[in-house]
Amino acid sequence: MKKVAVILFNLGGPLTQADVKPFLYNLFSDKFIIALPTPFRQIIAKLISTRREASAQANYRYMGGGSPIVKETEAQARALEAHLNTTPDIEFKAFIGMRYWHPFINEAIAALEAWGAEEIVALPLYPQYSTTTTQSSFETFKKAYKGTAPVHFIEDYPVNPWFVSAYAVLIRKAVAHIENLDDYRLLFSAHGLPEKVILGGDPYQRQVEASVAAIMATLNVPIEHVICYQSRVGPLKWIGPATDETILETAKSGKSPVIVPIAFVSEHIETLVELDIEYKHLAEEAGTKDYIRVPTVSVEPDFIRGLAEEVLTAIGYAAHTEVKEAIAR
Ligand SMILES: C=CC1=C(C)c2cc3[nH]c(cc4nc(cc5[nH]c(cc1n2)c(C)c5CCC(=O)O)C(CCC(=O)O)=C4C)c(C)c3C=C
Ligand SMILES: [Fe+2]
Ligand SMILES: [Fe+2]
Repeated sequence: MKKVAVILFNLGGPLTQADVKPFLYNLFSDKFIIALPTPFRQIIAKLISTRREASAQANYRYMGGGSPIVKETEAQARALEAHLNTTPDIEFKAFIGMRYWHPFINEAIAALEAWGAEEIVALPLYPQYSTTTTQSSFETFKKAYKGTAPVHFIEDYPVNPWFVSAYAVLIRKAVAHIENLDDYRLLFSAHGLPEKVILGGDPYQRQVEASVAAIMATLNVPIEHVICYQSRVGPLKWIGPATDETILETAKSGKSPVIVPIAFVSEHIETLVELDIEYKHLAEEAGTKDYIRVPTVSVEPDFIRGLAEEVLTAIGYAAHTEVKEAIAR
């Protein structure tokens, strides 16, 4: 049996309160996040991580002190492995390579080498490609991997039909009890980026828009929708509209927001704290009648199947017939 390793790339997060500052330092010293030459970047990273430490620690305390991102990604890894291992003649194993905290990308490489991987699939848990996420992870991997196994890079999958249908399923479930959909608005919220990153050619925003268009086309529910961007950090101008402002505007117009996190595929600080606590509080202050947050696709069977199809396609193994039918439809 051929052994194929799948590395799931994600951002990572602090596991304990003591990890918060070094995690933030790693994030802000990434040249794909802060486009400044060394050593200025390290100086800035030191400053920002020191300044943000206490408030970020307080946010991570809402989730028991650290980020659930590793546990969530672990569940996705096991679900994907189980799905892939129904394929004859190939043994799959999924490894986790985080960009800014443990288990780091080099730890994933050591583990897959110890396992004896003969082929590697690089699978970012970012459906939409960005230089700040996917490219940063891939370059880190390329620098660290010294082995000879062929590597297949999955760049993005913003309109993968199973990813799209996973969201359609979750949205339909979240709005099923609503009597009058005219009183609600879908807010697709993606992590924002500095505008200059997009102007520099980053396809992220375009791909977020493609994901939303595909989900709306599949959803078949008569509800108004808008795209917005959350989690702005720092002094630069970021792409908009901002999620918090869009929530306020929605509440003030007498409608209630149904928030769909569209660029995150698992639960972590940006969904559990920013969306579920901070923005919910804002909406309530603005007098919202209701506030609904659709869960991330996490281990939704359709999503895991979508990831599996991406992996099988990347290694040249014929995709399941179902996916071909879905594409043809
Ligand atoms: C689509 C995914 C993401 C993009 C694009 C992205 C860009 C980006 N992020 C920051 C700054 C921070 N991000 C932080 C946490 C965080 N970011 C993502 C995803 C994307 N980031 C995830 C999944 C997480 C959560 C990790 C967790 O611990 O649960 C943080 C730390 C938390 C906080 O203080 O808000 C920062 C800071 C920038 C500057 C940026 C693009 C330039
Ligand atoms: Fe981020
Ligand atoms: Fe953020």
